[in-house]
Amino acid sequence: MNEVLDLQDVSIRRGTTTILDAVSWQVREGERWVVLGGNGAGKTTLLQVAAGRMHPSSGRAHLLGERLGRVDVFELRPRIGLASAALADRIPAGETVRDVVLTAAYGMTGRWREQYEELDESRARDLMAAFGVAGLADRRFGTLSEGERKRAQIARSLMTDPELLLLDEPAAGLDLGGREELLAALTELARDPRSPVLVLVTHHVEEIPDGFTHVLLMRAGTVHAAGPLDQVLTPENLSGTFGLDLTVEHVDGRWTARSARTP
Ligand SMILES: Nc1ncnc2c1ncn2[C@@H]1O[C@H](COP(=O)(O)OP(=O)(O)OP(=O)(O)O)[C@@H](O)[C@H]1O
Repeated sequence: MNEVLDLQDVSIRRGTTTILDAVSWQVREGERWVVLGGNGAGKTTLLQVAAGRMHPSSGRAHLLGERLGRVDVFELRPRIGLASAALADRIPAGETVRDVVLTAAYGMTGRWREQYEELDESRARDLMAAFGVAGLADRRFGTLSEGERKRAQIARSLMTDPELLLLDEPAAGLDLGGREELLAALTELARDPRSPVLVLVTHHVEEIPDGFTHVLLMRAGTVHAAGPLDQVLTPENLSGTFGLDLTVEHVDGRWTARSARTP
């Protein structure tokens, strides 16, 4: 299977509002995508479709080769990891970090859990180590800092060994140190050929981890531009996306953008 995500003219309407307007987007194996756009551009809604949690009002969506609407989404969802603020809010504050990560496997392993228990625990340990939360395994989720919480949540979303990982604004609310730590972990994930296909939603080009390959620029529910980062993330395209005259720089693997009118 080559196409991991294939959306053709996908629209989402609620009442008289069109939230996504004829979005076409293809994501292939090995790719790492950033979805960029201003507030209300439709990024989270697009991720909900990509996660199999929202069905198009019109158009066609194939996820991992399966047509949304014709596949049992409960079989599809364990194959797609999702980390978002909305999901983090549903994690009980009293749960230990170890259990936050480990319990993600239970949905997948179900009644075979006993058989896989040691395997699950060793995978959870590896993921906690990879995301720098191994030392916090016995801490309650509710006592973690925002950055620690984000990293624990990403470890959890990888627990089912998904083929596609969707990250909705993982760096939102982090301080500079927290953001840099998260970016380092995501850079490692992006560079590892064993990693799932990655899609990361953000408002800021500064939050694009090195190793990401493609960008989808969204504006007002539509695709403004999409393709390889170095071809598509131009001052012209970014200015059109945000409706603001912007300059863009790419130095030592990091992107920055600022108003072209800054003296
Ligand atoms: N159920 C709904 N009914 C009506 N409008 C909705 C509904 N859900 C979302 N919207 C609107 O659709 C637009 C896109 O929302 P979405 O959350 O996808 O945007 P976003 O790009 O993720 O925004 P942000 O960056 O601010 O998080 C917003 O204007 C939002 O108010």
